[in-house]
Amino acid sequence: MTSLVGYARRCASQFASVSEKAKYVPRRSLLYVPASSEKMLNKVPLMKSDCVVLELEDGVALTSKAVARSNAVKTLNQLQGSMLSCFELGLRVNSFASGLLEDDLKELSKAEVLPAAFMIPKVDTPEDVATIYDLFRTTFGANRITDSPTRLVIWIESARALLDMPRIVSSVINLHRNSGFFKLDAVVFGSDDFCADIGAIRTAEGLENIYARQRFVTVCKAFQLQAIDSVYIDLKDEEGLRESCLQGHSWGFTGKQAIHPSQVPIIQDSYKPSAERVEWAKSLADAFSMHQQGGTGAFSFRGQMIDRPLLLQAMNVLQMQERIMGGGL
Ligand SMILES: CC(C)(COP(=O)(O)OP(=O)(O)OC[C@H]1O[C@@H](n2cnc3c(N)ncnc32)[C@H](O)[C@@H]1OP(=O)(O)O)[C@@H](O)C(=O)NCCC(=O)NCCSC(=O)C[C@H](O)C(=O)O
Ligand SMILES: [Mg+2]
Repeated sequence: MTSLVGYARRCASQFASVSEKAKYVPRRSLLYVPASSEKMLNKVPLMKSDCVVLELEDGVALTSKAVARSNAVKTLNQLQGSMLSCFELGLRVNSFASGLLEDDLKELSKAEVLPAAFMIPKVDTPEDVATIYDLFRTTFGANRITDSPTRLVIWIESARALLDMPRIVSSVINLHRNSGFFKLDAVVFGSDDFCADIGAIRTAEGLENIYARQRFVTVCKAFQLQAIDSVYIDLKDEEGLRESCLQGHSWGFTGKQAIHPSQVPIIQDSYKPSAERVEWAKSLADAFSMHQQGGTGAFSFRGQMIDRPLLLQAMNVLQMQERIMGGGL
């Protein structure tokens, strides 16, 4: 099969930022696996969630943090580099404010390999970002955390963080650019902690979070980051989960958190680009290439004005499609 991304990349080769996206990691669903449960951890190799998260934070009781940390190290040593059914095996540590992060990192530094993504909840201020970086540097040593393929995913979970989100995200991006710290790829909206923080009552319709989710997704997209939507906690309500996914997808979210394996197929299916969307993206990339060769930057395509941002959207679709098809997910 001709590579869709290779094709689109050739069309767009004049843009460095387009080719930088080559290592796109789809994260339609992020499935939490509490690392305190060996039974659940044993299922990780066969899990078909785009991203599987070894969970040390709220999915693990305070009394089980030590066992969860040591299970996580074992799992990383056993599984990283082996054939997994997911695209990414990440690990969510405890927040800086919990006072547990330092112990998490000390234990994790014993692992021979780092997770494919470090995931950091409750990042509330740009100052948190600086402190978290210092903790990583002192615990792992600068060498292990500099210019590493490990990605970073952070959670926004409070009113303060939501309002300060552009500065928080900028701080993380600048740490990557200036110090070579892990590259920020995605941001997750921690809806449950957010509701607790603002005193909202969580409802099935989610009206209480509309403003927050729309601001959240806008900021993610302003920084060209993946935007991961809320958890859907009603495990039995498949229809409600599907509606919530379709709404999130249409608002610009790129994926959703999952707490149970049964949620994964519904989420992944809802966030898969449709055949029409793939056809649109491929044709647009084709037209873009033709117009670039003719010296035109903006042009009209199927009644819409097209310029570089639309090409980037098309690239997202093609990269997602290629990874999903290539990965058999
Ligand atoms: C919610 C659960 C506690 C339910 O678990 P359980 O009662 O065991 O469910 P089932 O009997 O239906 O399970 C069937 C089998 O599937 C396995 N299972 C279930 N969940 C998982 C999982 N997440 N990963 C791997 N395997 C799983 C069971 O072991 C059963 O196996 P078997 O007996 O062999 O058939 C549980 O699903 C769970 O703990 N989920 C994760 C909870 C969690 O991590 N929460 C924190 C993250 S959410 C969050 O923090 C959001 C954000 O930060 C915010 O603020 O909004
Ligand atoms: Mg949370």
